[in-house]
Amino acid sequence: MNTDEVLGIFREAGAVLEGHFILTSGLRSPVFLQKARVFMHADKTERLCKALAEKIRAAVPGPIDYVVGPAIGGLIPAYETSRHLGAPAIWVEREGGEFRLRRFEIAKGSRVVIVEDIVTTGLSIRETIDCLRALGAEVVAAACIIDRSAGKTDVGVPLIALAEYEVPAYPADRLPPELAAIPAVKPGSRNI
Ligand SMILES: O=P(O)(O)OC[C@H]1O[C@H](OP(=O)(O)OP(=O)(O)O)[C@H](O)[C@@H]1O
Ligand SMILES: O=C(O)c1cc(=O)[nH]c(=O)[nH]1
Ligand SMILES: [Mg+2]
Repeated sequence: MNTDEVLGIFREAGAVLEGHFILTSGLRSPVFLQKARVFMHADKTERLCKALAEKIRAAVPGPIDYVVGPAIGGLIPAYETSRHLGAPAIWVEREGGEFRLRRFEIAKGSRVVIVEDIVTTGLSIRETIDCLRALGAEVVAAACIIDRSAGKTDVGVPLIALAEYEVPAYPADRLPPELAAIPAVKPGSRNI
């Protein structure tokens, strides 16, 4: 599946929003990919995640013990991708602001692949890697449906993206005037 097909699915679902958005990194952007409007459709989610699972299988030699989704956005794509990889899906969720594996135990040396929805700066994936490595897991790769950095983000492990779609994002004190004129909204779950 190529980037145009992935974006076609997002557009069909009404998931490509325009306005003034505060991203999880604090950056501001005129475009927000509201993945929840895609993941509400099982057929669309299945098509995307089956293709992502095939890309992961081709890139990751050896066994995968767990697929890990960073909540909330990573929950559904990690679960659906895990179904096609034949590995169990678990998740990290925020406790006091930090990602924790609150509901599961994994053996030291477990080989895990992180599956995210969207990557912008890679911050959320790096936080997930820190949490998993502290538990003794081996993070063999990270994957996402759309990489908004278009390959520029370095998360410290191979990043497998189903699509790369570069979208502008600005520090809050360097907004273009047309963006500054629109009231900002923060759709994500960090800090709420
Ligand atoms: O690469 P980054 O700069 O970290 O941005 C991408 C992250 O932002 C979103 O999560 P968010 O914290 O907004 O909450 P959500 O998972 O509930 O949507 C998205 O789900 C990714 O996890
Ligand atoms: O960077 C983010 O926080 C972000 C961007 C985006 O397009 N979609 C999303 O869910 N999060
Ligand atoms: Mg998220």
